Amino acid sequence: MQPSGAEVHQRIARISAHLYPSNPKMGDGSILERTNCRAKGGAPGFKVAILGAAGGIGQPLAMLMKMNPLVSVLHLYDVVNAPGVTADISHMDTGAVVRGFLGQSQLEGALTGMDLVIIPAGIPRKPGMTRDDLFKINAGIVRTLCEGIAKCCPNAIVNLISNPVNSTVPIAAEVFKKAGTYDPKKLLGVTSLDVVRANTFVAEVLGLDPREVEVPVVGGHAGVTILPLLSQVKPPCSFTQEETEYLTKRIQDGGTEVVEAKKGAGSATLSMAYAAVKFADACLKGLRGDASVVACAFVASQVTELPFFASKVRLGRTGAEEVYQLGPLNEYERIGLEKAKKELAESIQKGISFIRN
Ligand SMILES: NC(=O)c1ccc[n+]([C@@H]2O[C@H](COP(=O)([O-])OP(=O)(O)OC[C@H]3O[C@@H](n4cnc5c(N)ncnc54)[C@H](O)[C@@H]3O)[C@@H](O)[C@H]2O)c1
Ligand SMILES: O=C(O)C[C@H](O)C(=O)O
Repeated sequence: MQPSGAEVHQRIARISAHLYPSNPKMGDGSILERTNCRAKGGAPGFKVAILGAAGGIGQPLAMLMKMNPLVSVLHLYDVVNAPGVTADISHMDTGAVVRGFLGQSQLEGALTGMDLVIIPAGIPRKPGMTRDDLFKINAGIVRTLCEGIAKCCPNAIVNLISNPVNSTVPIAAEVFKKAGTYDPKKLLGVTSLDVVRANTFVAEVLGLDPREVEVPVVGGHAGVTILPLLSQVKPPCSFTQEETEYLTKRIQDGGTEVVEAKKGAGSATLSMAYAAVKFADACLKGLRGDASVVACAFVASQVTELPFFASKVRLGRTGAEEVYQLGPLNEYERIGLEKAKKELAESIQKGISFIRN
């Protein structure tokens, strides 16, 4: 039997109220809403939330995720300007339905039902600062957001971008442990910008197209903890000592290069959004069940004696299903690894202590 006009109207109002939970004007079944509902109806795909979506990374990240055909629903959460960014992005004629969420009271709505949560919330560096200088403010932000994840979408994959990643990932792990929801395979610190930079800078030296180059970058995401394995570059190649030193330093200082060029206006945002989308797309392909999806990430690890370490991981239906060993390192890389581990150990402990003490 065909539904009556009144039933159809009620149904539309119900769906609209769900699509626009933060907009009290929506949900009345108006013509505008009916058009929106029809145009945006139910593409298959994953539900993704971006926390910090109105920021320098968040906005281009939201735009690129709205273009990703694997995404059916995109939730944009921030403590400022989320409705504006949502309205803007929602006009893009791609499949994902976009919903905006503003402020702590709407965090639950933003997170409920999500498959993947990407977190670029927090303050960025200014010239002269280290990533660790961001700890004081960003540690608390990450704690609050992860408490929300533990409560509302404990099975979601989490891509953590907020710095200092070497400490914020251990913070997130401790929050999830406390809540009894910790699954180490699902918590991934995003280090893909280091790989993107390494591919670009190595390609420049080799005179190749960066799309043909693959550089594993391991360790962590700050200064000497960023360890490019130039002996394992694909396609196979060799570097002089001078090239090795130049490339290692440029990759380790890539973030600082952007911070200084921006002269106080923040850190990498556009290249980060690109790198975050590359990584999120790999996570979604893993969730979909694609075979052999491999990327570098900062994860719970037994590759070294440290509890967290960045290396290549295989992404599958349950997250980082396999964490790969580092493979053979040359003497230069072995020395770099020792330096990286020393700094990493302190940053990891600082994150753990923030929650435990
Ligand atoms: N992992 C990496 O490779 C990498 C690369 C670049 C930047 N970062 C880090 O990403 C973070 C964001 O950088 P950005 O340039 O986008 O900064 P930004 O200041 O432009 O944006 C941050 C956004 O987070 C929001 N925010 C603050 N507190 C929040 C909260 N409690 N809940 C939700 N949102 C909140 C702000 O309102 C803002 O919109 C920084 O910590 C930066 O260091 C990491
Ligand atoms: O350098 C920063 O502070 C931001 C980010 O970690 C980067 O590597 O660009």
